[in-house]
Amino acid sequence: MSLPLYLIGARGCGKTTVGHALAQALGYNFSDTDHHLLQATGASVSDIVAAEGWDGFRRRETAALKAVTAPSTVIATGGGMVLADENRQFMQQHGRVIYLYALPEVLVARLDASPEVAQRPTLTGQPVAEEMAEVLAQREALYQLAAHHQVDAMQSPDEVVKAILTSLSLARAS
Ligand SMILES: Nc1ncnc2c1ncn2[C@@H]1O[C@H](COP(=O)(O)OP(=O)(O)OP(=O)(O)O)[C@@H](O)[C@H]1O
Ligand SMILES: O=C(O)C1=C[C@@H](O)[C@@H](O)[C@H](O)C1
Ligand SMILES: [Mg+2]
Repeated sequence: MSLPLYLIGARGCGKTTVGHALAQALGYNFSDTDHHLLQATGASVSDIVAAEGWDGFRRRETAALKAVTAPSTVIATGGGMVLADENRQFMQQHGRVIYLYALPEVLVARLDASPEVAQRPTLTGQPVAEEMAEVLAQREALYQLAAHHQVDAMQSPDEVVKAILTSLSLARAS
């Protein structure tokens, strides 16, 4: 059986979109921690945050990460999964971690086109562009710290999948 593949990165980098396509390309299962929480609780991210605050959401997110971890599975994580040391260590120890990197202006354009506010409630109360700058300043180093591989996510989803497969096979060959 093959190790799980964890996709990490900021809101809008394509973890869910690319994760589906990567799982298809590999014949793996696909899981998404945000979707898992929605299915398990019947509540959106907004609902959970309104009821339990971001601390409550983050606790549930850690449990979701463990629940969906399985062999031969591509796992799209939430954008804030790397905030907890526990989550970073868990992903590093249980599988391969792939950071989908994109410039803030690309991320903001994607989020403006598809805001999905129930699943992406504001983190800071600021407009999306300001929020993205602040969040990336806080998280960029954590994404890099957690990742075994970093891939340019500003290409088409199919090209991102190819880049991930190349990076994984290069790592296997070395
Ligand atoms: N490589 C890409 N090229 C163009 N558009 C993309 C690409 N990847 C994702 N998108 C678009 O960007 C939006 C956000 O993508 P997606 O939901 O996959 O991001 P995410 O990383 O899972 O975000 P979140 O952290 O909020 O779950 C979607 O509308 C999707 O169609
Ligand atoms: O970047 C974040 O902190 C988040 C990203 C989304 O995937 C969701 O997990 C939630 O909206 C929080
Ligand atoms: Mg997603």
